[in-house]
Amino acid sequence: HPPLPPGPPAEPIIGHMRKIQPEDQENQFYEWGKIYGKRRDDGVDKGASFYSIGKTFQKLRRMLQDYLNLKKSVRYQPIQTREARVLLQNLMSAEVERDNFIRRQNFVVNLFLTAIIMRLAYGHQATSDEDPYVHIIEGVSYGLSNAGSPGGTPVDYLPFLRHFPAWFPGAYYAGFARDNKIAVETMHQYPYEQAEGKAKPSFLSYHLEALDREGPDGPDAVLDIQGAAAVLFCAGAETRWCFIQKLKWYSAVPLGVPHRSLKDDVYRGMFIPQGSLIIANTRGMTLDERVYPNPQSFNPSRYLPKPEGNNEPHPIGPFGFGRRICPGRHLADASLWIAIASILATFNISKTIGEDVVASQVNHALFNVASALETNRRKT
Ligand code: HEM
Repeated sequence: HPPLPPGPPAEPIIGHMRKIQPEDQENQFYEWGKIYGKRRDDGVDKGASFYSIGKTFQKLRRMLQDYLNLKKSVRYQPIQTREARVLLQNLMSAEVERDNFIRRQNFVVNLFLTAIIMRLAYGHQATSDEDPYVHIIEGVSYGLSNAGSPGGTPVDYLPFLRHFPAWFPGAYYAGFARDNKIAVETMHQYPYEQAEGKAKPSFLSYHLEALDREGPDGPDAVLDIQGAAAVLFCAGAETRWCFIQKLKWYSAVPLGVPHRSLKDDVYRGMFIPQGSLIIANTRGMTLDERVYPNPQSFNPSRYLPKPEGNNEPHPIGPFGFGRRICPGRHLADASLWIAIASILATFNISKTIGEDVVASQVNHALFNVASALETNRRKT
C-alpha cells in the first residue's frame, strides 16, 4: 500500500500514545503540522471513504439539521435576545463582585449559551445557578474534559482494556468512563421524564408529539429522540467562549471532534489504515501564515472586506467538515453576534489599572468581531 501520512515515528503497539501530550494538543499538532504537513488543504477530501454509522446516524443528523438550519435559526433570535439581556444583567452584577470577577464572568457567559440551548432542546428556562439542568451539563462537562485526550490513552489503542477494572495498568480511563456514565444517562433520561405532559415547545417536545401522532418508526424511536436531544444540549452548551482574559479569540473546539476511519483508505497518495484516529488540525489551519499573515495577533478586522480590513477568509474549520459539520453553526454565530452587540451597546470596557492587558482596545476589537460575523452571515 502507499506510504502512511508523514509524522513523528510511532512506537510498537502503542503507536503515538506516548507522543501525544495530554494537554494543549492543538498547539502540538500545529507545530507538527509545520514540520510534517506537506501542503495546505481546504478541507477533508469529499471523496474520502469515511463511512458514517448508517441509518441511525442519518436519522439523527436529519433531525438536528432540520431543527438548526439557517432559516429556523433566525426564528430563535427572540430567545437569544432575551438571554443576552439576562447576560447583561449578570455581567453587571458580576462586576460588583470584584473578588471573583473573572470566574463569575466566565460562568455567566457559559450560562448564556447553556440557557439558549436548554430552551431549544428541552423548552426549559433556567432561573438559578442551582437549576438541575445546569448540574446535568456540569456533570457531563466534567466527564468530557477529564476522560483523557483523543489518541492519548491506552484504551484508544487497546480497546479490550475497557473490560478491565480501573486499577489494572492502562485501564484507568475506562474506569473513569464507567464511573461517569451516570451523567450521560441522566442527560438522556431526566429531561424526557420532565417533558411528559408539560413540555414547552422544544426539539424534544416536537419529536415526542410526532411520535404520539405517527407512531414509532423503529424499536429505538424513543431512545433516538432522547439521544438526539442530548447531543444537541451537550454540543450547544459545551462550546463555550471566554472573552476577556486572553483577548484573543480562539475556537472553542480547537481540534474538532476526532473520527475513526472504518476501512482502509487512500488519501492523496497516503495510506490511511482502517481504525485510524483522524483529528483535524483546526488550530493549525487557523494559524496558517500563508492565509492569515501574522496569525497570532488579535486583529478581527482582518476578516473585513478591503479597504477596512484584509479580506482574509472567515475560518470554516472550527465547525468541522463534510457530512458531520456542526449543524449548530448558524445558531452559534448568531448567539455570538447578539451577545457582542448587546455588550457593546450597554457597557464601556476600559483598561484595568495595573494589569498588563490591552483592554482599552477591547471595545474596538469586539466591534470588529461583530462586524466580521455580520459580513460572514450576509455571505451565507
Ligand atoms: C462556536 C461554537 C461551536 C463550535 C466551534 C462547534 C463546533 C463543532 C464541531 C467541530 C463539531 C464536530 C464536527 C465533526 O464531527 O467533524 C460539532 C458537532 C456538533 N455541533 Fe457544534 N459547534 C458550536 C456550537 C454548536 C451549537 C450552538 C450547537 C447546537 C445548537 C451545536 C450542535 C452540534 C451538534 C448536534 C453536533 C454533532 C453533529 C454530528 O455528530 O453529526 N454546535 N460542533
